[in-house]
Amino acid sequence: MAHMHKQYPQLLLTASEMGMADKSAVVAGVPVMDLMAAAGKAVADAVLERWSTCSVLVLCGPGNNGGDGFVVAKLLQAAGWSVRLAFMGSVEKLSPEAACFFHAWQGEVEEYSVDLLEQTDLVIDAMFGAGLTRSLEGKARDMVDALIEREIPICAVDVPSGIDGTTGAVLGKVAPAELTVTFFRKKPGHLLFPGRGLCGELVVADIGIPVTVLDELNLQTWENSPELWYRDYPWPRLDGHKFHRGHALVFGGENITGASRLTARSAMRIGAGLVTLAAPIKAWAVYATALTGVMVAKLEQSQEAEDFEELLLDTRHNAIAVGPGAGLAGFESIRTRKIVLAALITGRATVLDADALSAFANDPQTLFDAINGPCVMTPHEGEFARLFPKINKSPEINNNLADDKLTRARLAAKQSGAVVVLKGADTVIASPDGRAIINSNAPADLATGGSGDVLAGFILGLLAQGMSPFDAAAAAVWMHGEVGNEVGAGLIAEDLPEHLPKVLAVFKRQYLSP
Ligand SMILES: NC(=O)C1=CN([C@@H]2O[C@H](COP(=O)(O)OP(=O)(O)OC[C@H]3O[C@@H](n4cnc5c(N)ncnc54)[C@H](OP(=O)(O)O)[C@@H]3O)[C@@H](O)[C@H]2O)[C@H](O)CC1
Ligand SMILES: [K+]
Repeated sequence: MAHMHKQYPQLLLTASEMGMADKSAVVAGVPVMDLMAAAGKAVADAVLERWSTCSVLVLCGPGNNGGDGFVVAKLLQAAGWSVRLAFMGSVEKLSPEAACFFHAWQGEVEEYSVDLLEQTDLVIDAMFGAGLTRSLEGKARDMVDALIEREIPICAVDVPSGIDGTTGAVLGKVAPAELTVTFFRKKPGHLLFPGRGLCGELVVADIGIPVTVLDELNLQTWENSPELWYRDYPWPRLDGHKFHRGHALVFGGENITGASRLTARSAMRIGAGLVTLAAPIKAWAVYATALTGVMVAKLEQSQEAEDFEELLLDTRHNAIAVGPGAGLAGFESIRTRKIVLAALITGRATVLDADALSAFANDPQTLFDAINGPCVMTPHEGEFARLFPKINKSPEINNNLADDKLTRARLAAKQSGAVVVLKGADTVIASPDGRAIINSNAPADLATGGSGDVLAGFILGLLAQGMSPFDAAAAAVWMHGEVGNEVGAGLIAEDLPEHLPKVLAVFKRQYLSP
């Protein structure tokens, strides 16, 4: 993914990075006045495209977000709309640019009052944007509470007021917007919940910031897209054969056999050349009858870990998955730990999910110390909290004391040395080197049993075919979301691998056409 930093469109900027981009734009000769005028115009254009003439109330805050609002008010008025403007702040404290557009507004400037919401059909939320530093209070709080209660349509400038653009956290209740117009690039807060769920339709407007400013910023966060990794996607070669596509090895427990079967099948579906599922002799027949393309190896009773190590002596097993259905009860937990450590000591590509993570809840450092090769961990929030109990108290966590999923995932990747896939509706994929990708295509239908087992299998299959752990995790999470969309409502985990061929066909047409 060396070329990744050139993937401009998918880059995400934090509030401070956005501020640096603004400054670089000014140095590059684009005055803030032009940026603010362009920002306001982008909002007005987006509104004019979506709403017919109506009575609009523009709520302007004390900073440049408010400045954008002054521009919007003047443009909507010029388009023949009945526009009222309320301003909360002092003109003296406005930036020169905002003050200029304040004075350009010829209409009345009113005080914030919820009475203004009577006869209002649409509100432009230009109260707070990138400069939000604390929860809303006073008149802004009252106004937002009234907006929530009356469900008046809102177009938010940059972000709905109350959302931290860098983390997606909400500082107090936020009025959901129908439309949010942001500038230059999306921010993480547009893609991370709860922020993501409050933006409505998101429009990214080009306001004239030269894309070269991105080179000056050491940006490390992207929205997931095949653009980031399709060049390294392991398409089968015409002259190749199944051994070129790796040999994945999955450990299966004796009780919940479905989980590891889903993982194994998913690894097959995404293209692993061979897949072996190693199962305790007691459950061997269950696996053997259920699986056809997947080979099933027997692990002798009470020496499963040793037999698993035997299998690992065959270096053709180049990618290993442990966790789904591995077992945690009594002896199983000790066995699961042994098997995880046996996999890691080989230094080969490993996916650790579910029980493989929880088995180390009491001593995560033992697990982290054993990670010395390509490794992907796929915790959900519960497993994450067990493995990384102290992370939420790290100084790096965003000072809003609200959830900062992006930083948590990054810290966990750095601490463990593994690529961490922190799962959720807004899955974050973080690499130990600091890079992070936020996934944005997953439908709610994916929240179903077995979905994680399938994801582990997709990652495993791509690792078996030689993808790097960060690429494999990003590609697998994206594919997982796409098959979720393909199947839609009524989705069960078994559907996911079976619908992957359709998703791969579309992906291939789009990204592999010569
Ligand atoms: N990025 C771009 O290319 C452009 C962005 N524009 C717009 O500029 C805003 C960011 O403007 P900024 O002035 O930095 O910040 P805000 O307008 O969001 O906030 C204004 C000030 O409000 C104070 N503040 C913060 N939180 C609260 C709160 N909860 N209650 C009351 N007041 C609050 C804070 O000042 P303090 O001194 O009080 O801390 C903020 O400075 C961006 O979002 C875009 O919309 C440019 O216009 C165009 C280019
Ligand atoms: K806003």
